[in-house]
Amino acid sequence: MQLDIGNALDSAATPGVSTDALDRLDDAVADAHETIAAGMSNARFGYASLNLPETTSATGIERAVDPIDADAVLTVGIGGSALGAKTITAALGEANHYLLDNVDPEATNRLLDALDFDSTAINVVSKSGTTAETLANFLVVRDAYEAAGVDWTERTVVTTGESGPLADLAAEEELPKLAVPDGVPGRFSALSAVGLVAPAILGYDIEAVLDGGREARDSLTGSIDDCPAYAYGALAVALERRGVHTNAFMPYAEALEPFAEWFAQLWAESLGKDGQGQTPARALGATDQHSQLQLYRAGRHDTMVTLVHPTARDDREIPAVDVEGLAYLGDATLGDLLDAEFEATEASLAAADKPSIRVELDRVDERGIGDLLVSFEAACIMAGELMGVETFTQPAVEWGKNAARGLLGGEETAEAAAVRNKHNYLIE
Ligand SMILES: O=P(O)(O)OC[C@H]1O[C@](O)(CO)[C@@H](O)[C@@H]1O
Repeated sequence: MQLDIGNALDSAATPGVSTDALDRLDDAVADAHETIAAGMSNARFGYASLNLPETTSATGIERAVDPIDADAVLTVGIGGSALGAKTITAALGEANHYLLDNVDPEATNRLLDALDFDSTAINVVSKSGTTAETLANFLVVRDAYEAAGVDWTERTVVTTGESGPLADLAAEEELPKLAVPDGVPGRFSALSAVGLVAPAILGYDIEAVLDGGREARDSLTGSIDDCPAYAYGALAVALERRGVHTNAFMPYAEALEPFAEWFAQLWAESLGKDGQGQTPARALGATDQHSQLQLYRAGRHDTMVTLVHPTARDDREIPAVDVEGLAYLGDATLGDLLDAEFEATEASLAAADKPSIRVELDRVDERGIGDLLVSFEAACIMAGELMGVETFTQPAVEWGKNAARGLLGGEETAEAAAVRNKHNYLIE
């Protein structure tokens, strides 16, 4: 990936980052890079994620899924156990990868009614093996396959930790089981079996995804001048310190829409700590120029926009039309129009004195998505180092889990009691 930070500097935006501040930032990045590099070489928790392009075996994953003959995949997982896989298959234009990453009964009924179980593999993913939503959904799916007389054991692969209910079930049913690598938090695990089983079942070149990841990893140097990943992380932190608390993440490719969702989890769950952290807002170019851009141009000066732009893509002619005011379209392609919209939106933000960062990649393909995923993981790790937060855990999510377990009749929890004693002020 390439970066253009021109519109995030104080010569172009308010707030913006001065070149002096960039120099000071570069010293901090050099120090942080040493910590990250040491963490990678010692495979320390979290930092080990950046080793995945090396440590993940594509052939091992392909061998494990080889017995499964399917032309669609249903991934049962949530958060980091779903978004990485979805990001990769969507980037490759796959339409037959479905997610069960919520517990909405109506949506689940609609999805299960629409699926052809015979040709749909079940990809169950949970690092902890205890996530209520994933286990509940898996029990529902298993039951639906059995009710339809379809053997789910021949179509299921499990990716989970060494122990836990899911690991036990996989052993009991002798299901193909892959491990969530040690030392890798869920949201940083896309380039492991967690994110690669689904594309492998669907026949994509997962080695090429790892190649893209290697490229990104090999680009990590101790200076923002030649390391786009670190430059992105450092700039985002510098802007947050200047009051930029929202990061609108806007890819100009439909195939990258799930990537914006993946980024939202990465950025929020990693950096939302100690009263710090930017709020990631998901947007899509050019669509959300017609819904959110008004705010990003004319709202408070507390938002940066990350514009992700593939420079090469398949295209489609816009038919010529002899109508006044429309002829200009007939001489272009949809890709030309999208590029013009992209350039215009970037310039419109600068004209409104609003910071943006341009992220460019050649093409949205196996290598491209591998590069993007590892680059933004490295950007996030760098941001966490500069912010001084614990990047790799997510303690704040446990309160809600304890409350839900208590409310559902699991062990009584203080959190569940707090829910029952909540303050009511009804307005009807
Ligand atoms: O893979 P698991 O353990 O099921 O967790 C799913 C997701 O839930 C979280 O733990 C948050 O609740 C995320 O960090 C994680 O990606």
